[in-house]
Amino acid sequence: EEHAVDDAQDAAVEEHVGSHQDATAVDALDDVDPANDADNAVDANDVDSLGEEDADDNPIGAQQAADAQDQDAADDNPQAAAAEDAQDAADTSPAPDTATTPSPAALSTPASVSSEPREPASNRSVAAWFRVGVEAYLSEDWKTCATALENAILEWQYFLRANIDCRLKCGQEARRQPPLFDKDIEHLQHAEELLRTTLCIMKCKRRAFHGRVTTDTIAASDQKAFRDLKAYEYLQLCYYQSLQFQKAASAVFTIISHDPSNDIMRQNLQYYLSMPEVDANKLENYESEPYVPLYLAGTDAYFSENYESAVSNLEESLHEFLNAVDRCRADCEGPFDQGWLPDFTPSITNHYVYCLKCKTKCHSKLSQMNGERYDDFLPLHYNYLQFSYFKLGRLKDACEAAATYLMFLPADEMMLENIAYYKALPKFKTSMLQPRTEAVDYIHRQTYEDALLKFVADEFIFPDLEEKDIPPSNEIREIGKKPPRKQTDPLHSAFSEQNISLENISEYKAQQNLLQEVKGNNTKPNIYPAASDMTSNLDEYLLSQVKSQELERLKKSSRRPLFNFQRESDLGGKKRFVVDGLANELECKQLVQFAKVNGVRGDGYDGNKTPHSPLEIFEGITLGQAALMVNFGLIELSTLKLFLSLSERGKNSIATYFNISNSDLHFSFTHLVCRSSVPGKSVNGSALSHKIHADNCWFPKEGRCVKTYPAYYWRDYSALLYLNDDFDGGEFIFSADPLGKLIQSSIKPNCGRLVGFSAGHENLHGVQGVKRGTRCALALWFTQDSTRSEWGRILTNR
Ligand SMILES: O=C(O)CCC(=O)C(=O)O
Ligand SMILES: [Fe+3]
Repeated sequence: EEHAVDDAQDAAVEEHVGSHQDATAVDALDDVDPANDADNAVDANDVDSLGEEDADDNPIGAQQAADAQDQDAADDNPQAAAAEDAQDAADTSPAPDTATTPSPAALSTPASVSSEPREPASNRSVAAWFRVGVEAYLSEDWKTCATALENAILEWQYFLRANIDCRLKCGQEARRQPPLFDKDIEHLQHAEELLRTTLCIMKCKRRAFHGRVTTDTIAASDQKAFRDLKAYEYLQLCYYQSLQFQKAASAVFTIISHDPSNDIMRQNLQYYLSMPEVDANKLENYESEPYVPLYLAGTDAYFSENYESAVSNLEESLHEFLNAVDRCRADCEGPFDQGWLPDFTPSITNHYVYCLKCKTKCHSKLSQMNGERYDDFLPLHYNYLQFSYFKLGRLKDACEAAATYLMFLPADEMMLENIAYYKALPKFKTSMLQPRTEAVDYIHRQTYEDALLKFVADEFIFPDLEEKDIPPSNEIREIGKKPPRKQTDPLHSAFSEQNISLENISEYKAQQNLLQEVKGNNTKPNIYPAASDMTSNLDEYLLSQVKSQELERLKKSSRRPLFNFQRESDLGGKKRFVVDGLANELECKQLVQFAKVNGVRGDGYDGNKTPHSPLEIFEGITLGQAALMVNFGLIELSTLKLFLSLSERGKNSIATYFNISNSDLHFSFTHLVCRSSVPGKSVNGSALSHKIHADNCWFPKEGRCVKTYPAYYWRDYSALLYLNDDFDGGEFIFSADPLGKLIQSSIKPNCGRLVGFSAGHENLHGVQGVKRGTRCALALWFTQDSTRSEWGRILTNR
């Protein structure tokens, strides 16, 4: 959420998110003193001052200042009532036994927990409840675990509901308002509708989240954990351990309903069902959609030939299904950090496409009941309805339902026969064969949206530049002569300059198959869990817990680690280390393939194709680009997860070695890079692939390394996670002097080997020329300044 606002372009982007940020500022105040009503004045002041500062830049933010004082406007907001109902519901949730709840200070995530004031037990944010629950789980306090996780889920559901309600209600409300001017010139009426909707959403959310610890923004990674029903996974075990077997079974049933392919949970369910205490008929899906019981009641009635009841239940189920689709779609209208600074129109388009992709998944996501999928769930309603209506003698309704069904499945023989039958009836009129409007609108929207996404997939193709387009090789810049390279984050270039190569995708897919073979003889031990386990903050938190426990065990058992470890004394200098085993062969191969296929020439270096050595080709890909590729369906999500996972392992190593809390260390830039020797160009023995340099300072003509622009002076730590060794040369070297005369140590890259060091002048380093083959590494830079957090990383959260 926090971005560095360090130039005019950034400021322009802030304009788009200004409203969002103001809301956060207000909620942050609520956070501190949620019970105190007098803080309204403070809110207004705070927003005012923001409004003043940014009056020109942030018109929406300034507008909100007025809202803050206009409590009346918020009071007649119907959403508020709903919000308060929900609050009541949350308040009646079982309160944890405060005597057994671990005190916040006991938790090891100081940033998020220890700063929390001591509130009544029920007043915690989603993430705080979750952490209390997980902490209790790890310390085997099962009762606290269960109640804390129940509360986390209730808070989460409130968050979802409030956001969706606000978006839906405000969209409808804005469409009802008469426009300020009655001619629609240059789509200004659309702009007006957006303005009105935004204003309404801001008021609505302010109201809905007033006085709650959970704010209207939850970290995307935490959101993902809840959307993936992580809380139920723990909850299930805590129910089991506290002997609440029926609830444990229901929690597992909830997970399976959401993800029927979860075999572990299936096994668990089987186990629970074998217990005498568990009744299969009382299994509950805690995340069930309202249409499910209606549909079941409707079809039950249908099969027992109770057509009145079938009609009323199925019409209601239909209504609730369409409603659920609308809510699912509204849920897609969340924030999206572009991670780059596109122009106005590409910026809107990018967010729009992101949102649209999410929305189009709603139909099939909801076409299921408790995990049982139906391709034709929505049309099936019309099928049952047409027959029920016919049986009730309502021919017109029967014909409409039949015609509607045919819109979804135009070649369905049985329905065509039915229609022929209806047509032959004396009461039949051709006008009766009118498909129902809700379905017509639904299908038309679906058709248009699918066409748009197909257009995106077909047309947004930016082939790689040809070899001949690579400009003649540059001089190697010498330290001391010129400032170091000017590296702009490539994500700051526009969409169309991304160079995302779709042409390579089929090749990539073929290589993926090849990788399946590698899987078979993957024997190298991996000291970290699999990629998919490490993608969210909550996971990370949990992992750190588990890891520290494992470390304790290791220490006790006095077993020596199997992997290579080199410290300062081995490497001839301060604040540096080398460790092996951070990735296994398969992971390395996968990432190397990905880099080779999708890497962009000279990427990260202003389009300079051979930024370091004229004798080599340099290709790179940033995390943000990888995220965009997933977003546009160009690469598998698993590849991005692997990318993320390896980078997290690098971060954990740096945090552990330098004894920094993981939450105080932030990614600043992540770059997957390969350097290849150019066939035919001979490399003399001493040419460097990357000149000796420090990562956060540069050498002026004479004197010491200075930590200012154009160096990335905010970088505090660096890590390189190597991915292969099938090349010659390419050693990483630490040097005592900027010319590379006094080499202190040399590290040969190898899959899973990480070199970590502080980013300052104490760690001058470089890379020796690559003489044969391609050398790939995941380069990671970290900062302790949270405002310098990596933009692209935020793209990876969905
Ligand atoms: O690839 C390497 O081993 C080092 C690269 C490096 O030092 C850098 O990109 O700053
Ligand atoms: Fe470096």
